[in-house]
Amino acid sequence: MNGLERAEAEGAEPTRCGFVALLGAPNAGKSTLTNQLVGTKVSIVSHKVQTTRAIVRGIALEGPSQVILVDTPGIFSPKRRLERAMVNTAWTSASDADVVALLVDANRGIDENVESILKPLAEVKRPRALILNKIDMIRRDTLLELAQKLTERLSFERVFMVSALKGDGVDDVRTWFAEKVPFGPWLYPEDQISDAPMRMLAAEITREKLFLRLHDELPYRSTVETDSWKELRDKSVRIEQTIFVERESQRKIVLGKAGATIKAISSESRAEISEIIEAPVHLFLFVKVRENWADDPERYREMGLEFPHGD
Ligand SMILES: Nc1nc2c(ncn2[C@@H]2O[C@H](COP(=O)(O)OP(=O)(O)OP(=O)(O)O)[C@@H](O)[C@H]2O)c(=O)[nH]1
Repeated sequence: MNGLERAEAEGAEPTRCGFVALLGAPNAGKSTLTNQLVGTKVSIVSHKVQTTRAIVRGIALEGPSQVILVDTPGIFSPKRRLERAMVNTAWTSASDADVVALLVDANRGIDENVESILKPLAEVKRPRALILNKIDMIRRDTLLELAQKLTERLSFERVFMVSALKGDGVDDVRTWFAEKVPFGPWLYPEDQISDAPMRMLAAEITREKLFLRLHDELPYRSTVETDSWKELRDKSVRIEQTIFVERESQRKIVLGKAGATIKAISSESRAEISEIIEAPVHLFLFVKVRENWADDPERYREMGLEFPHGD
């Protein structure tokens, strides 16, 4: 009996869980909307993280559903290698998500950023919603005109008109997301939800430091996981992370001579995490060999940054 059948047999409502990718130009209101969707239950990634990585921004709960809001980096004309990787990641996370929502600042309308999203978005074969935000700032006829223009360009399963700032229309968006995510167990236990986004972000930061240093020597599929995140009494945070590599030889590379490489990665990562969470951080890094982890699709899906082949 699987989880779904068991829940039905017990008369309980089966749980749902899935990813929603929020796409939108910088300033469209992704943070504001996420905060509203997530409500007071969950603390949210600091807004100081401007170059948002492919990362869980927040987790919204609605009835039996856990809706994991995945952020996408707001970079539209990538120049550097890392930026290209991030844009690539944005579209990969959109294609991996169960639902994709395009958030448009209705007051700005269709600018070049929106233009640059529309075309690749057509290729993402996922249920799509259009969310027109900041409706408190514009006239109704202008809004309807914009909705019509956008839906002529691309079809959407639903069109929402919201004011993320005031919270108007946000409940409908949450309800729709909750209905669209597939049946399945919750990925985050309720007691971990509040720091899940920070755990993921911290893992991404270490992963970035790892790659900046070792991209020539490491397969891009190495992953980092945050094993524990504890706030100590003095307000500092103790974080334990594991770097997973595929082979013993790679483990040695990550460690470096007398541990010099991992020490450098750790201190860079610690400094950045500490800056973001505005608290002292004690970071403990472990390196483990995990064979065939790349065959584990669950893990693969949970992780963020993915560097394109041959880049
Ligand atoms: N009037 C109005 N302002 C809004 C609304 N939603 C967001 N804003 C404002 O728009 C600005 C940008 O909102 P954010 O939520 O930070 O936008 P974002 O898309 O997360 O921005 P980046 O993370 O920098 O890409 C902020 O000043 C918000 O207060 C809305 O519904 N109405």
